[in-house]
Amino acid sequence: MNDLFHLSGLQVAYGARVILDIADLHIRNHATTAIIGPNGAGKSTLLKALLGGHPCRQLHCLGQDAAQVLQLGKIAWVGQHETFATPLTVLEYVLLGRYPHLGWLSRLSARDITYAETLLAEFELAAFAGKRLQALSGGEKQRAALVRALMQDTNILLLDEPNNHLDIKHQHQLMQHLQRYQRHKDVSSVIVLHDLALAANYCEEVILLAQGQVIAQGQPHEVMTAEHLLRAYQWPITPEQRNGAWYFDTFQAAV
Ligand SMILES: Nc1ncnc2c1ncn2[C@@H]1O[C@H](COP(=O)(O)OP(=O)(O)OP(=O)(O)O)[C@@H](O)[C@H]1O
Repeated sequence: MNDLFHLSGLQVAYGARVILDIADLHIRNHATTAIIGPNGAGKSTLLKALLGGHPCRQLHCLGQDAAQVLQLGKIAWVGQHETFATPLTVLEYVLLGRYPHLGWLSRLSARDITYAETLLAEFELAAFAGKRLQALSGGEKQRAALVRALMQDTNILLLDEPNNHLDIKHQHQLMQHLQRYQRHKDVSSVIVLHDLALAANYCEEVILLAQGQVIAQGQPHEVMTAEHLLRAYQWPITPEQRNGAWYFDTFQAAV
């Protein structure tokens, strides 16, 4: 199965303003896909549409009706504006990720708790396990939300700007985790990103959106050209490859 998602006939409008118009979109399975584009391009709206939040003609996930796949708890996601107003401890909060797999009367197992502790350690949150979620910094909360999503133990992750509030080290660590999950556990992710270098260096596939349209889709070198980026961002951006890594020069002398 090559398509993680296949969506067609998506048009989202608020009043007379169409903010997303996509006739047909295939998102690859067994890959990490970045959705990039300027503010207001429709990135979060597209992610929400993949979660069934906007009507479209067809929405399939791994060849099945995506609503059913979502209902079975097989799609984990972290939104751009997660609510952290809960009295739960960090451990209790991340364990919420197990609930889609629990029956009415079943309880969390010792294995669930060990798994939570392992992931908290991986994301450098072990020392916070017993602390109230609200006592965490913005970046720590963001990492806790990611652990909660990973606790769902699915092969499909949708993340809206997961690097919000994360410092440089944690941004790279997160992308490396996702790369490892993809390679070793076959977890496919669709991630809204603003950082072009993270998208180019860690994602196999990129979707570039602007003004509600897909400007380009494919491998980073095919999509993130100076011409496409200028068209989307209305700002000169020069991609460069050095020592096997992508860099994006975005400086422009002030006039
Ligand atoms: N509920 C709403 N009512 C009216 N307009 C909306 C609503 N939700 C989103 N929009 C508009 O739709 C457009 C796309 O929004 P969206 O959040 O998908 O953009 P985005 O690409 O994720 O932007 P950003 O990078 O700023 O997060 C924006 O111009 C936004 O103002």
